[in-house]
Amino acid sequence: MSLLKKYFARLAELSAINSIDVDLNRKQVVNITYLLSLIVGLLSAVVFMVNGWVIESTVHFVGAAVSLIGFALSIKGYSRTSRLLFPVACATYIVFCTFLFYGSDSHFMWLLVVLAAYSVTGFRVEGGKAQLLVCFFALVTFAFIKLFAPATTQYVSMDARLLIALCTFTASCTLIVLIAGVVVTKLRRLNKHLRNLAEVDDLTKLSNRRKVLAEAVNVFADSIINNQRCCFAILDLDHFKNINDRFGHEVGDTVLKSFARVMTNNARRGDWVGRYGGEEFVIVMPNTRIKDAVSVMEHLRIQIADLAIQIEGHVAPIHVTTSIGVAEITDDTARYEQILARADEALYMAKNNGRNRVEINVS
Ligand SMILES: Nc1nc2c(ncn2[C@@H]2O[C@H](COP(=O)(O)OP(=O)(O)OP(=O)(O)O)[C@@H](O)[C@H]2O)c(=O)[nH]1
Repeated sequence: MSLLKKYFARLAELSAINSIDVDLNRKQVVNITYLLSLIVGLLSAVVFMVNGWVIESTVHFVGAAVSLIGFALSIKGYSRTSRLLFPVACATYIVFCTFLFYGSDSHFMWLLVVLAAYSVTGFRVEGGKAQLLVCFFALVTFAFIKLFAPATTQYVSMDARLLIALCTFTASCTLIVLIAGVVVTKLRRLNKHLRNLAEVDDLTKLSNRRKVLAEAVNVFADSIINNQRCCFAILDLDHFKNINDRFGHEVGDTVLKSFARVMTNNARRGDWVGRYGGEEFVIVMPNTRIKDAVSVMEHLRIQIADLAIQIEGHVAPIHVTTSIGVAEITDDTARYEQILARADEALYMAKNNGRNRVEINVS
């Protein structure tokens, strides 16, 4: 079952993969609509065929073929044609079946409500006018059937009409729920993507400056409320400009990524690691005393000094060191920026005292 779901999802995402914009919903909804119509069309055709109802079976085979054409058009990129084809094909099919086989008492024409759900997502980009047009088209078709279709036909009994009404209701609900599900899932994914863009540093995949500072504010506020300690550390790669100058910017980027990886791997649970800018990084350590913060940073400094960064095309690995400044919240700290400023002063001391070291600011 899960394998089937996986393949269905893959098919639905055909030609929509890797596009995170609003288009994604639209393409997926169109693909799903055609796939479902194809499955329902084929199943119905087989059922009718088995029961010896040749005309009905043929109509459903034609419906399945049209669904397949719509799906093919959609994945080939004929987006507009494929989207327009569905309402027309769907309305024609409903009119045809109601007039010829089921009669309006079967309520089969209520299947037209799926066109409303379809129009909202399928014609989202075109906007209100196109959506209204599709809904209006569904309404006119509905009225046409109600006015002119025979109430009953010789083909279906009372029981069959009830069954058709139930199936129509179930199919409409399923399609609407499916479409809403796709939209919500995609919006959630889009939301996550946008949050990533706003909070994650593209190169190192660490939190960016905005995010890590936001966390610094939270940690600072929690520390005040809970009367706890917290420490901030600022890390700066030593002589990083030399690496760029000697090996090029790309190698510099690789070094930054390796450096970020070591920081992430060595961060304790609950610590926030982020890129402050350039080759400077911040670590926010909640509920931590300066003694423990220094020992964590000392361990990290050694890990970085021991790091051998292999670069393609270079025989010898690159080694880097880092200077680290650490500061702790004090009783008279009123704003989180004060801790950061003191950590920055400590970093300055670390640079002046020979680099590759951890310094603290206890003032
Ligand atoms: N490759 C790469 N380089 C960057 C990036 N961001 C900043 N840099 C470089 O980092 C270097 C920082 O140089 P400096 O501020 O002089 O510091 P430094 O050479 O590390 O020297 P000290 O900090 O004094 O040890 C500059 O050459 C910037 O161009 C980046 O994203 N990628």
